Amino acid sequence: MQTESYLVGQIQAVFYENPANFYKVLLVKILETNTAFDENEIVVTGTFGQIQEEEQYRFVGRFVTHAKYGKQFQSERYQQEKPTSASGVIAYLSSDKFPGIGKKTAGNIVAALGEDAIETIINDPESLAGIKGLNNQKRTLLLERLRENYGMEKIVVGLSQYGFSNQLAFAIYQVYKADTLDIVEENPYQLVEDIDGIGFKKADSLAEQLGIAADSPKRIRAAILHEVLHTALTTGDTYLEAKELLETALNTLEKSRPVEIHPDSVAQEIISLAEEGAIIQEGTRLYEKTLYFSEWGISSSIQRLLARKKEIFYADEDIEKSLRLIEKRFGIVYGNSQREAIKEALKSPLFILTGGPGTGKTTVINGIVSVFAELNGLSLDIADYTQDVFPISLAAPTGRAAKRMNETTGLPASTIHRLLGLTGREKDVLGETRELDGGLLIVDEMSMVDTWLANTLFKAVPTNMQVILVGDKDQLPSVGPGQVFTDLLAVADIPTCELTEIYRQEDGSSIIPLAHNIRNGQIPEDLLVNQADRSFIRCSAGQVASVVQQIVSRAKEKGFTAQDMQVLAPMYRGIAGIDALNQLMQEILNSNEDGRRKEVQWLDKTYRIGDKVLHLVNSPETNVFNGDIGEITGITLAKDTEDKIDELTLLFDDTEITYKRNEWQKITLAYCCSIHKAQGSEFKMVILPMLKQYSRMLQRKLLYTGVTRSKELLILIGEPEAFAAAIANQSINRRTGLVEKIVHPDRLSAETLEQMDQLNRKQKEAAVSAFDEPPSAAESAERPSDAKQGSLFSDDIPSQEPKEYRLTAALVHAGTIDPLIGMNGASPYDFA
Ligand SMILES: Nc1ncnc2c1ncn2[C@@H]1O[C@H](COP(=O)(O)OP(=O)(O)OP(=O)(O)O)[C@@H](O)[C@H]1O
Repeated sequence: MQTESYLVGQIQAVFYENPANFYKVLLVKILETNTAFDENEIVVTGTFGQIQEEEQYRFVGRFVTHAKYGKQFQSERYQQEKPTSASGVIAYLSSDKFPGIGKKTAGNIVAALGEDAIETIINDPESLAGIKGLNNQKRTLLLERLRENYGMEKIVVGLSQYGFSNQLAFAIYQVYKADTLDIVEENPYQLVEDIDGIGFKKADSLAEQLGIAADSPKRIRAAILHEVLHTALTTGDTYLEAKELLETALNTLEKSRPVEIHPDSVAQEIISLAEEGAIIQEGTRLYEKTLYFSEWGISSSIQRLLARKKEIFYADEDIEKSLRLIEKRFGIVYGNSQREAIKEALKSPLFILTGGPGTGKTTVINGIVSVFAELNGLSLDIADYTQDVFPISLAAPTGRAAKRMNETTGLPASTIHRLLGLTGREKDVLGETRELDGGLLIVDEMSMVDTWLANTLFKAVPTNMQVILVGDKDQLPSVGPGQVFTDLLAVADIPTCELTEIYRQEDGSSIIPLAHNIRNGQIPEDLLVNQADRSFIRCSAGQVASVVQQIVSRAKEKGFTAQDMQVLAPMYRGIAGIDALNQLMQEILNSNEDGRRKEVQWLDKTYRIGDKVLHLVNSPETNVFNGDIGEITGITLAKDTEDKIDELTLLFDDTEITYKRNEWQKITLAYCCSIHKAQGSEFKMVILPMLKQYSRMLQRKLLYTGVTRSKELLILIGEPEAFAAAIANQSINRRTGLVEKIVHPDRLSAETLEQMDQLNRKQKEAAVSAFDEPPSAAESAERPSDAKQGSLFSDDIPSQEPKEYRLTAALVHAGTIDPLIGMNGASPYDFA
């Protein structure tokens, strides 16, 4: 193992400090180092709390050479080397950080309390009593500042002793403030839930240092809670079978520390957590809490909306009349199913429209909007709504999809997050949002909406608003857990219409018929035959890179820009993986041949102005979303920025944002991206490799989604057998409990309702209004409640057996579980 470079030194001066992020530039006199550096002084940079001049610190990090300032030491971690000296404390307390305290009073403090004065004051504020020169006001101020500054430093130093980098330590401090060390030391696993960037493994290694035993219930519970959410996020299922949770938690525990854990202990903690309601049991299924309540929340909202089903919104003849008018105005004749869809949508409180590409979904949306406006005597000119809210809300899950909706309808459209006023950082996914305004809501690309967002969205819909959900049921499900669109389509009570007739075929497109073949599971005879807008280049895995290189170079010569063409690959690694293809395409489309262009390194990537980049997370506050594609428009090197951190300026559609180096994990190169990430986006030209080695990813929905991203040109490359395998492999649906909850709203127990109530009063009102009256406690006592229904491991054992026996039986079975169980369907994340 490489030894870490360190240096111990005395602070000569603080050259620069940025109070916003604790970045500092220090001049340090070197007293000791394990490096070959032989000068007396060095500039040390990094993220530090309160640094006292004259004091000694130990810095761990590495030497770097700055273009302008030469050799510097970049500190990863630091700690105060020596106990504070009397003169150091006096200098510190009399500094301008403590207004009103001069050298004399500071001297009095040290005289009374000694060199450990700071520690003593923080631990026992009463120790300041009677010290000359300190009135009450000064005492309070001194204490406050010390807690703020010295307290933070102590905490950050404390955390760095556990191996946290300063940056992470500050992130932790920002969340817990003065309670940081107490929380970390009491329950390090809490960090997994509260701090981005800390997973179970990291928290577990900290717990090990703190002496938390491998078989401690605290540790086991943390692993279970982690797995119940983590598995939902990776498989997309909203629940796990109890046996699977046992298996996967056991696996996580034993992978993190090589200590065998008795499955019995895990089973016992699963049962306790379920009894306490920290995870929710439904038969033998176990849910992460917010997913369970979100499913019930959606169910309640749907009941609430459907309660108006018998209401007559508009008379048939009025709709017909308006439809004829609109047909005349637009010079269009709606097909029969399109007509029916428009009529049914306007007559229903909730309606679902689905269909493949080119079947007229947008045409029907426009029809619905126009007839709705006609029937209600509304203007569709946004200029007429300077005072009032526009009465129709159009929304989509991503910025790109919302923009497309705006372009195709000519009406204002926004992301769902914007519509709901969400920042995307909400910790409480069941929390309140504002209620929507207006009479009609149309949501496009609904297949991309996950269980959490669907719950929040439906909850915000007032009962008198008609809702129309539009999507393509054959596309990939949402990135987050659930498959709300597919599930809602399976509920017989919700009026739906599937458009099947292809209207765009007339323009000679062969991509759309191909897409329809794929969704029907048919391998078209002309798959390998080149068409005007589609071609197939047969090649092996080893040839993919060179084929992509040729296609991209040729397309570039023909005037295609980087934004026009998109390579969609299913996997990240390997010679035909996303990372390798990105590098290759960057060299063709945005190279730095003469080495004169400004560029910055980030891990294994290089960024230059003009690079096509992909946004990897949702940032509703800047209206940029996971999957949005933009361009680098500016690079400002550290030496030219105020806080000495490199910056990238990025343009996503009309939004320009600047990210400092510590935020660059939010983006990546986008010349090639995964099909999952391309959901909701369309491109002029799509290059789509498929290889047998992608085996796990060869699925119909994935290929279908990839193919339908292409608007004008589609180039399939790879092995025909891989395409055939993908078409033949009908994707497995995710496991959710949503349909059952919608179909059997009566199963919502008083207990669940009570818990939902605690989480959200408003949600309860919605749930209650769905029924004539809430189930009484007596009723729910008769009915087995969700949390106590059946035995967790009831598959294995007769329920009348004593508990001990049941657990033992569960253990016997646990060892036989296929570890791949639960990994059904495509992973919503791009695991490769
Ligand atoms: N009844 C119709 N008569 C004539 N043309 C139609 C009709 N319906 C749709 N079209 C045309 O067919 C094409 C596809 O329709 P539209 O864009 O509405 O489909 P879509 O399902 O939204 O497609 P995609 O999902 O690919 O965007 C459009 O050019 C549209 O004008």
